[in-house]
Amino acid sequence: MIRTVPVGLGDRAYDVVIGTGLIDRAGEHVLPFLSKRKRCAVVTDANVGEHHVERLSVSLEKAGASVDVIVLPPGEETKSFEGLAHLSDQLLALNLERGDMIVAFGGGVIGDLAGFAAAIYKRGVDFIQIPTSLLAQVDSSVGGKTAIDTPRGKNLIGAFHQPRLVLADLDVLATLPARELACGYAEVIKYGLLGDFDFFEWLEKNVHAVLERDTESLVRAVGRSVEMKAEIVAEDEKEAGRRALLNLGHTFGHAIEAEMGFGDALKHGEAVGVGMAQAFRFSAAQGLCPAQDAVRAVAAIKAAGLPTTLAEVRSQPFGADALIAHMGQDKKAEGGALTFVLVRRIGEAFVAKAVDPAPLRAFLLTEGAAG
Ligand SMILES: NC(=O)c1ccc[n+]([C@@H]2O[C@H](COP(=O)([O-])OP(=O)(O)OC[C@H]3O[C@@H](n4cnc5c(N)ncnc54)[C@H](O)[C@@H]3O)[C@@H](O)[C@H]2O)c1
Ligand SMILES: O=C(O)C(=O)C[C@@H](O)[C@H](O)[C@H](O)COP(=O)(O)O
Ligand SMILES: [Zn+2]
Repeated sequence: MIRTVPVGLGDRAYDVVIGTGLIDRAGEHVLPFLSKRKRCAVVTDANVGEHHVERLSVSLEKAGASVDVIVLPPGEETKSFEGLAHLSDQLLALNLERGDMIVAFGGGVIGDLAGFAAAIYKRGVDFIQIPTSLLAQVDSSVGGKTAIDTPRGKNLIGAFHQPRLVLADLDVLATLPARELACGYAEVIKYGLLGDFDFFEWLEKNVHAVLERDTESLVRAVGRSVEMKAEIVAEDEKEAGRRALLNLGHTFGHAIEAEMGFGDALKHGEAVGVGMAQAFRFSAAQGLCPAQDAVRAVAAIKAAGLPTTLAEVRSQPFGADALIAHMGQDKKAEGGALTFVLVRRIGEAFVAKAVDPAPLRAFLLTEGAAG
């Protein structure tokens, strides 16, 4: 089974190929994008490397490519200035040239970091995304946002750099830990919550099938997510308007991640779970969305085992002002004012500019944050 979703970006257009058995046939798919000397550097992490990199290398080599593998430590800490310096040095040590290819083979951390390295290495080389986590298959491998974190916030240093191709092999999800699968589900349900009520209702009924990795359910969940992202990115590549909808739950979520210090205690998908629940509750508290929609949305996020409250993330309360200070670093902020993605109902998100910090602070106190 193979499904191809095109990302219509003119001279930077590319395909997202979704299916099974793709790693073993990666060589065929990647070959047309390699230059004459067919050289690629595969960037992965130790977990993905252990399970899958051998098969990928064999497939690329069978197609005539010469392959070097760079294995990085797993975890969000790798998506940092230190991680970027280390990866850049490894690429230089390989003498990778401008015409060579970087292959990002891993979850969102590897995709964001290797993609950013590709954007700046020798002023820019091509890269291909082979996402191996559910989160990376439905979200981070598509759309060209690449970045690293800094202690001051999430994804604050980065670039838009589109991949030449995305290959999402559903088979590799077999080795993904259950916690990581739930993190990916947070970004899947995000698409239903922000713009497709029917998809949301299907997810409500099929959450367990997706989390049990039923192939047909994964095909639908990944396919619809990628289709929605591709359509939005093609219309608004650099987030001048509608693309901000993909940030539902992220202004809240990124602030929590920054307060937690980007470790293993709270994963991005979990932060997005809490953030989307807060976006719904805040919208309801402001009279923008029916209260029963907020209850239903939160229940659907919880059904995947994701956290939906600050108290589930940390027993010591977060400071309301500290969270709001992090929100000030959000890339959607304009003229010093906060921008949020809020909701009118399930399936209809909108961009709210110049959000007043006073009701936001009051809301965070009702959420258990400290004053
Ligand atoms: N660029 C974007 O548009 C975008 C979108 C969403 C998220 N992100 C970023 O993505 C990151 C989160 O991505 P993630 O959730 O994939 O995290 P991750 O890359 O840390 O992967 C999660 C964990 O699963 C392991 N793993 C991945 N695939 C595996 C497999 N097939 N088998 C076994 N283990 C596997 C990894 O080693 C890691 O330990 C965050 O930094 C987030 O900011 C970016
Ligand atoms: O692709 C987008 O646009 C998104 O916002 C997708 C998000 O899920 C993702 O976490 C993204 O990295 C957040 O971007 P940022 O601009 O808020 O850092
Ligand atoms: Zn995200």
